[in-house]
Amino acid sequence: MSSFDRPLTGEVDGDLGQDWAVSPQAGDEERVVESALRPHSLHDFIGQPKVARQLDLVLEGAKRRGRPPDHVLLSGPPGLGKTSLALIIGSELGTSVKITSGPAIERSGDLAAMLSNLGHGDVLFIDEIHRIARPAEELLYMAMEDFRVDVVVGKGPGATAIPLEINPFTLVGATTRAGLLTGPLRDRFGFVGQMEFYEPAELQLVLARSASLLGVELTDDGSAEIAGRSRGTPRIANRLLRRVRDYAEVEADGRVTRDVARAALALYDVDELGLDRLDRAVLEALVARFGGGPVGVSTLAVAVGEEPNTVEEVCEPFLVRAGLLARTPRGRVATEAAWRHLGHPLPRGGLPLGGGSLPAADTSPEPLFEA
Ligand SMILES: Nc1ncnc2c1ncn2[C@@H]1O[C@H](COP(=O)(O)OP(=O)(O)OP(=O)(O)O)[C@@H](O)[C@H]1O
Ligand SMILES: [Mg+2]
Repeated sequence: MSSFDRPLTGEVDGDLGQDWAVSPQAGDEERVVESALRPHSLHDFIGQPKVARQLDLVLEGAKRRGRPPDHVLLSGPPGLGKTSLALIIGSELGTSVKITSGPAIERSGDLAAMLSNLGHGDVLFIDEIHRIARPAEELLYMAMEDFRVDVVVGKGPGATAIPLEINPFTLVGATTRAGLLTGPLRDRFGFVGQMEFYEPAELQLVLARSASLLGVELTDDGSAEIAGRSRGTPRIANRLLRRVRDYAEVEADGRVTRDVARAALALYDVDELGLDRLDRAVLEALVARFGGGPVGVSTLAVAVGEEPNTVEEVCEPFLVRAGLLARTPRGRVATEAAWRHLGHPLPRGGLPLGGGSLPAADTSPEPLFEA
């Protein structure tokens, strides 16, 4: 499998599609590169004006009172800056950040140990907090509310719970699936920041900053070209920048101009809207083979030689968000924008039902974050 192919399996949880150019998830190597590009202060953090402003107030207020701020939940799709913001919270407060993740906390004892090791005012960052095991979650309730944990000593009927005081701390939770959090957990966060997709102009600022950190010469039209194809996601923008830089160094004079970006992204199969080969194959099948739909997702998946859940979870969220595809009760339907984007003349009898109206027809189970 070439490094730009998508995974061929139906396994779409966890390390999903991290090799593919427009995947919102990061691969292992990419995490290392990313840490070099992370903003370190709220001032450096681009976009998300609402969340950033609110968070600034929360942190400033806490600093003035000399107390740790409320617990913070950051929610939103992958690659929008949740981890970056969590680390920024620590650096703005001048405290240390202990990092873990929901799936890494296997036993509640592990979490109890971690909590009792926190220093006064430390930040505990739990990534993917929706995946935390139930017993650990229950332990967290008391820790968040009363800065206490119950340590169970002994086993069976003779076991006793000894309450242990812990230092006041701030929990920062990040989740891509806020809908999966239980009510009691969500309620214990004093501040919830909902991350939104970025505007192209904001992505251009992200790109300019990354280019200067990487020592890449990037022109305005070059960054506009990359920003427009980055699906509103800084992680994708940074990744495309790195790929275009390689191309610029090998095939041109190293400068990332509009023409260089266009040629490079054509080579990597990322089109003007940020669709890749599979996204386009899905739309093309829908339009050319099924007359624009409605067609069931499994039929569509067979037509492009993919697993239904890859089509459903990898391609569709962005196609829906980009207004190219609608999920209707009768099946998937291509919108007018999809016909136009693929360069197909619109069908004479008009579009199938659902092709013109978007959000109302969407039946996806997860909340879709609008661009
Ligand atoms: N507002 C921003 N300004 C500058 N760079 C950003 C911003 N947001 C994200 N980035 C860049 O995008 C990359 C991904 O961000 P980050 O890891 O914080 O996303 P995330 O929301 O935690 O993703 P995931 O859900 O996969 O954990 C980082 O390397 C960072 O450099
Ligand atoms: Mg993260």
